[in-house]
Amino acid sequence: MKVITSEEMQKIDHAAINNYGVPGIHLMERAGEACADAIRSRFSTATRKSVLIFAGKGNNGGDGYVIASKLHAFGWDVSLVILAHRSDISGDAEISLSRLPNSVMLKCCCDNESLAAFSDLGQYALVVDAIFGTGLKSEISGVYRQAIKLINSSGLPVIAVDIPSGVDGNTGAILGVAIRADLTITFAAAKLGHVLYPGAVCTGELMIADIGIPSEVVQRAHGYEFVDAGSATALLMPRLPVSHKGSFGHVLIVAGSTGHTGAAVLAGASAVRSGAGLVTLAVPSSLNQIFEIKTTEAMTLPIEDAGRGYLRRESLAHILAGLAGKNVVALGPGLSRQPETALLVQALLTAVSLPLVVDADGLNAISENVSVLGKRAASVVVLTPHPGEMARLTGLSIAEIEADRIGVSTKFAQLHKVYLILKGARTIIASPDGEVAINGSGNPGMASGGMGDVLTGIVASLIGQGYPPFNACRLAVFIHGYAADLVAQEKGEVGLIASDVVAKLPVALQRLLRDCKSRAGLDLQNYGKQSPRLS
Ligand SMILES: NC(=O)C1=CN([C@@H]2O[C@H](COP(=O)(O)OP(=O)(O)OC[C@H]3O[C@@H](n4cnc5c(N)ncnc54)[C@H](O)[C@@H]3O)[C@@H](O)[C@H]2O)[C@H](O)CC1
Ligand SMILES: [K+]
Repeated sequence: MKVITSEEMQKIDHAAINNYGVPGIHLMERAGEACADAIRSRFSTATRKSVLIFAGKGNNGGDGYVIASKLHAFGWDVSLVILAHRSDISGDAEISLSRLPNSVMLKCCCDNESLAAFSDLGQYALVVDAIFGTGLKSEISGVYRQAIKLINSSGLPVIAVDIPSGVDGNTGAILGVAIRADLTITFAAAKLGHVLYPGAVCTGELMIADIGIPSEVVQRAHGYEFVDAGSATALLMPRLPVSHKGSFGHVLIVAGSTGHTGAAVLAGASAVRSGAGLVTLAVPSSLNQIFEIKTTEAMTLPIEDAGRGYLRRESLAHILAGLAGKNVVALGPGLSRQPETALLVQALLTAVSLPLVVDADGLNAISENVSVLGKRAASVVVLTPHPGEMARLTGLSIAEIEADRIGVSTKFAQLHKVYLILKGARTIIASPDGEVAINGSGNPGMASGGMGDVLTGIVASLIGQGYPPFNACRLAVFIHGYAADLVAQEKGEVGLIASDVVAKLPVALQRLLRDCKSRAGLDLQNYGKQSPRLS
């Protein structure tokens, strides 16, 4: 699914009106009609077909006036609160207001006192928020703020027109206060504010209505990919019946240290569970027995550590020798923050030419000398930082990163020619040549130890299986969150742990693959020619 900015939507609007001759009032009519139809179908059994519509002074309010007329025409009892003077209303909104039937109860409320008449909303079946849309420019105050608080405390179902009022359409930030909608009906395409947090929470269920804008105008618009089940399924490369374990890559995971063996084990297990043919853990030799006990499918390559329990710069040659027969390397889970380990990570970056996935302590080692990214041997490097690690990589504060997750990720990826996965709600995936995607899966239960190690294993596994890097990153992030969503459906979010996600990976993949086969009508005879694995 494509998501766009408010400015892009206004360009789409402008193009439809000026290049395709679609009158703006026609767009407003269709927008209002789509909302009224959705309300009628969802509240068809409501005993009281009475609605209270709050309208602002712009065209979002204009949509509200159309909704009022349409519902009134179907016998609904409509009350309309306009949070402006009638003289403030102009353009298409004024036209729609002038078409309002006289029997619609209408009150202009320009101050908090005048809103007092609406303290008890019990007589209404639902409230419609047509206060602000893509034109919101600053923090909300005054009567608008009071109205939003009144609506949010009403206990009634709330339908938001285009965007929940108070949500920034481009960032999902809340500008002072915002509507908490049960359903948001937007037009032509989803906006960033609908999918980025906390706007995604305010949005509730999202419906995208076609309001008669020519499809080529929407298709040509600049947008960001939102990775949902449909787009993730399209990335899948189903397996061929003639495959053998060598067909699905061999992942080397350089990881682990005293007290941090679990990170390495989780990365190995998730690599196995996401379809890698073979997985080897390159680990400190003094801990090897622990790994031999804790892993079954993943093999171990003990790296001489002189009893220290962590890997050092001296381990380089031994690890490089271990690259034979591998086709992807993951570096970092549980490696430790030892200075000697950081020197090893930097040496590996300049020596390993296989695709390299760097996470956790590997990232912290890079942060000590980010210029090492410019000296790396691998053409494909994937970094998977959480905001704290990204702060260390960039020198920005976490707040600066969180305020512009997409911008920070795309800039870093292009500057350092890496694939960047900035974890968080919502995880951003950026490629070295400017592509960017927003992940649609996952839940707050993932904020627990080991989840990052699981993702690292999946990314490396998919690259090892022959997925192009940007596909591997998007698909890995989606499957990681999707598996966690499946676990949360069964066990809730609180007790959700990394091992649960690893165990759920096969089911997550199977569900997507089943959709893929049904969607693609997979023709196995010809499929093999497409698979990069066999090229
Ligand atoms: N193709 C489409 O998407 C269509 C969208 N429509 C609707 O039009 C709005 C956008 O209309 P616009 O008038 O540009 O913006 P708003 O309605 O959001 O009004 C903003 C209004 O309020 C003022 N304002 C901005 N920030 C604040 C603030 N913090 N406090 C007070 N006032 C503020 C601003 O100056 C404007 O006057 C879109 O969302 C859709 O709902 C069309 O109807 C159909 C096609
Ligand atoms: K709104």
